[in-house]
Amino acid sequence: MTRTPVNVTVTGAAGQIGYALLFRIASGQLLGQDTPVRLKLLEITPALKAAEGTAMELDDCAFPLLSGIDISDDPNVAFDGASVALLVGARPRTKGMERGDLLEANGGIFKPQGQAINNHAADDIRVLVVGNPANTNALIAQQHAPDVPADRFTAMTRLDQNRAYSQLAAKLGVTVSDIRKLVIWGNHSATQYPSLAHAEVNGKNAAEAVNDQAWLENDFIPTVAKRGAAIIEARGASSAASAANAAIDHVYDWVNGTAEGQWASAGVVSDGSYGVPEGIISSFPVTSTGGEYEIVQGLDIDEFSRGRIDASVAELVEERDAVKGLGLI
Ligand SMILES: NC(=O)c1ccc[n+]([C@@H]2O[C@H](COP(=O)([O-])OP(=O)(O)OC[C@H]3O[C@@H](n4cnc5c(N)ncnc54)[C@H](O)[C@@H]3O)[C@@H](O)[C@H]2O)c1
Ligand SMILES: O=C(O)C[C@H](O)C(=O)O
Repeated sequence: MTRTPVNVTVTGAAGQIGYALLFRIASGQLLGQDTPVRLKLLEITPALKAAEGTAMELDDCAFPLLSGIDISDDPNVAFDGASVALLVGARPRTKGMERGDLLEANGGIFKPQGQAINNHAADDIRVLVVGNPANTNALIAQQHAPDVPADRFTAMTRLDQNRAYSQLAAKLGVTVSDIRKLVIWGNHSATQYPSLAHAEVNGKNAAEAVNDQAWLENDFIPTVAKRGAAIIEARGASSAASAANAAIDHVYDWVNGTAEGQWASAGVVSDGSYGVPEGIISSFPVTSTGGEYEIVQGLDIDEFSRGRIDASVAELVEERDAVKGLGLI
């Protein structure tokens, strides 16, 4: 192994997703078994000590691919030279907080992080935003990084996609590896649209294999879209290991390419495809080759899908207009 280590920045490193994510990155699961990594952890000042504790544990794993760990509370330091940035740290909604308050609080995090990425990251920087509201936080960061190509900013809907795979496999009594092209459209929120329209199960159309519109509308879609809330209800904390796993899947596919015949789901900057307004960060079916996610083109959108996509996109437009109104973009 002779390659120079790749700098990977993780924000919110002392949080629960951070704890589930860092060890997998350091073991080579993010970029591959021939790529050494240097971890750069960003935390708020009061959480630096906890981040140092996690770094001690990372040291104690003696991962051959981990070439070093830096810890900082300054985004300008943490994003310096970063080729991959996982923006996990965010301000959660607390009691009595309005939607506008949440967007404003997160603007205070993602605006300076976007600026720091713009000014300090490596030329090949790729950004995945996990912290909620992920699509709009990604938009805020992207808007403050004018020197970085817009398509390097993405938001995570891969967890929703993985959830959809699992639900469909259970319904049809197949394994997830029998399924392809099952994707998420729109926002990482309860309005998201997990679509069977183009999905295949053992080569056959998934919607036809299910042949149960009532299950699709009343069971499958709400179960996937509200799974995050169900996990919070059951665990008393939001999903962490599954979120970290999805972040690994998202970046691994982005860098190494999606498998032949598979589509991923990712929030990417819209180029106007499928009537999604240009510039907003919406989930689409995507494939990756040569380190670039591209929106799958030329799909027929049936009437049911059109309504669902439009509803979720309308929410994204509302969020964009709200952050614009707050002067965050
Ligand atoms: N997109 C998805 O599918 C998905 C799934 C699960 C969770 N999430 C979101 O991911 C985020 C993190 O979840 P978690 O469970 O790890 O939360 P957590 O509260 O356990 O950890 C968040 C960490 O972020 C840190 N932080 C806050 N502001 C920061 C800043 N400005 N810079 C750096 N670090 C900062 C906090 O100190 C904390 O350690 C939440 O917003 C959650 O809603 C998204
Ligand atoms: O943190 C949340 O609100 C839920 C999270 O986005 C999830 O999908 O698990």
